[in-house]
Amino acid sequence: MSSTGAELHVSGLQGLTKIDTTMGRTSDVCADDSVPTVRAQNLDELHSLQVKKSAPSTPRGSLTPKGGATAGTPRSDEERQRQQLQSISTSLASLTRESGPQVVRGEPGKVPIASVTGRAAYDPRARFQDTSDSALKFTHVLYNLSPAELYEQALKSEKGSYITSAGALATLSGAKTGRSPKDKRVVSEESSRDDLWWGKGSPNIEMDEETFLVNRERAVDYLNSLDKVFVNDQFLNWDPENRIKVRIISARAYHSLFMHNMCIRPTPEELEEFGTPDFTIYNAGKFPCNRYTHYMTSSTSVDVNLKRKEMVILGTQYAGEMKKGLFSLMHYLMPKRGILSLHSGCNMGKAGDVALFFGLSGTGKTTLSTDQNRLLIGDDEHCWGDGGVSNIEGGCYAKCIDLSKEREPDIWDAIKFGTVLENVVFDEHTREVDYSDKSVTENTRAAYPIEFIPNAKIPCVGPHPRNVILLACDAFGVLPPVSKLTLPQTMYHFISGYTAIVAGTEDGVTEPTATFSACFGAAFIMMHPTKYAAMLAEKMQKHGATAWLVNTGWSGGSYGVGSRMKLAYTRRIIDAIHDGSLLEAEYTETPIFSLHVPTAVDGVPSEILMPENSWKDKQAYTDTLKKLAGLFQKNFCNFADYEVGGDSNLTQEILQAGPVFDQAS
Ligand SMILES: Nc1ncnc2c1ncn2[C@@H]1O[C@H](COP(=O)(O)OP(=O)(O)OP(=O)(O)O)[C@@H](O)[C@H]1O
Ligand SMILES: O=C([O-])CC(=O)C(=O)O
Ligand SMILES: [Ca+2]
Ligand SMILES: [Mn+2]
Repeated sequence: MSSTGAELHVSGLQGLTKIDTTMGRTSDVCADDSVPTVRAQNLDELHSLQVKKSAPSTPRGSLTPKGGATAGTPRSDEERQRQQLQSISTSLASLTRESGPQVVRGEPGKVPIASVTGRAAYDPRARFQDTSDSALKFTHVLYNLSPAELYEQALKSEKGSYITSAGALATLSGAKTGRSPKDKRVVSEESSRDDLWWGKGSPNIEMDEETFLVNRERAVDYLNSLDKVFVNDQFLNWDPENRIKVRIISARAYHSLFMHNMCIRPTPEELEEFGTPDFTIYNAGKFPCNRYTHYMTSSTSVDVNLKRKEMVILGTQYAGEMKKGLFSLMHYLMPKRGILSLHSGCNMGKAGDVALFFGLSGTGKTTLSTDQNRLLIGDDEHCWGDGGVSNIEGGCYAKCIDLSKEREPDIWDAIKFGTVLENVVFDEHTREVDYSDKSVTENTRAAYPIEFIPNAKIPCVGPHPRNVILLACDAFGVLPPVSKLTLPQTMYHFISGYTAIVAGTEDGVTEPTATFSACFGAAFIMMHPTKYAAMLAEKMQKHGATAWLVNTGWSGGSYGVGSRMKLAYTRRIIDAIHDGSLLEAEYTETPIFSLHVPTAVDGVPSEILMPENSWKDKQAYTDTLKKLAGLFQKNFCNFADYEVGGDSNLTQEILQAGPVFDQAS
């Protein structure tokens, strides 16, 4: 270095006396510990040095696409990019104008990665020629960004975005902190109408095709008006034969990262060959629906159109709408292929024994399927087909309220860089989360990729289930902590889908409220519950699975008197189901519900196994038990007229498997 400097000196300023910079040191003693200077002339150049281009995922020409229009014709990089953007422009097209928007990949103000004009007429039915300003505007697309990029986007432009001390991205979902089932609409159209469950008890509230288009147009215009939109192209279902391609178009980095975590992430090669999605979500949740629009009963509307293969979200930013909207889609598509879709968690023992965990929200699917001794296949949505089970999702969505490292170590450790933490409260300085704080909502959640659980089973598939565990959080405290079910009882409880929650405690209400939700997830099913129940019975019988009813709720009395079942006890019960020991136990039968209760479970105090032994007030126990039985009967009336799978004997058997008691006594 110093000798070069000296030479420069000499050649630059001839005639002057050479200055001795060695200060008498000999050149073999190097005292210069400085590093070479930066290779940039200005800050812009310096910044451009910092970031380098991603390596192409596939060496060009080595691709051998299977099937599809492009088979055999290797495409250039530019051609691939152009087709991808054209596809996004088509997705974002207004149906009343001639063309999709001019799509630019990359942020506004930055050198675009690629762009395409939406001039190609894609829809011959377009009704109006467009000469509006919106047709002149570019739509900037941030396509399948990485978690780090999405963090930066969120921190830059979304209020309420913070990095917690564990590295998770804390976000706010806005005014809605849970789903809005009353605002869900399903388009009644000829391709699916006759397959769907409509009317009393059904989650499918009808909407006509024209109104759907009005909301779709509202969402598309809103999204195209933004500075930038996020687009995720991902998959559903780990069963490669039944994989569904989904595209999610959203306005927030929060939504893009949430879906990045919750859906299956394509490899770069798979993304290049993605092509046209099978289903598209338009999440314009920051923008309300127009209440003058037919069928709108609030500012929120979540609309599914099976014919168009689209979903539109207006007026709610709660990300769970997207997750569960796609689940509804699977509840339609999969049964049509003879595959049962399930609102269940799923894990597998080292010996390959698979267990399913059914249950309504908050009953323990995520908590109990995440088990350090077993492989996690998935925590919430699965398919059961001829080859076994497969997870629909690529991530988990865990409740965080009162989360502790001791009780739920794997979930605790999964909350790190990349995880979306919704609506949690944290210290303003240390950014440490207080999981007990319900200031924003009680429904605080963490969404993380499934590989954040160390013993995840990837790919998330497994053999046919050996155990089917129905979870109920019985706040009445009358159901036993565990009982073994007959097949008709399994169907009865599956169709009932019982849990009990405790309504808002702040106004002094301490009465539990029973909730019945068919198939342990009525909000998501598309067809009649008996359709799913018949498929479950058939599969359980064929593969010899045993069903169990596990009460993760109250013991020793109802809410207010008794207490919630210790998670440690529930875990012991679940262990005994998995290891087969409970199958060998001795059983006694309960009154009214006729449930078969083991007399002993390793690690669980025997007094709590029969609920009436744990209640001090025996009369109160009997009264409460009858009250709950009455609620079950009242609810089941809705299904009594249906024949399960066309087999009326099964229906009779199922009816008889419910609680039996004399109201008067
Ligand atoms: N005995 C118990 N068994 C299971 N969970 C318990 C028990 N006692 C307390 N809990 C708590 O109940 C909650 C169960 O929630 P979990 O996230 O597992 O629900 P989920 O069934 O997955 O619901 P969702 O479908 O909404 O995700 C957790 O917060 C867990 O810590
Ligand atoms: O959908 C949600 O918001 C949470 C969930 O898993 C459920 O309710 O079953
Ligand atoms: Ca869950
Ligand atoms: Mn769920």
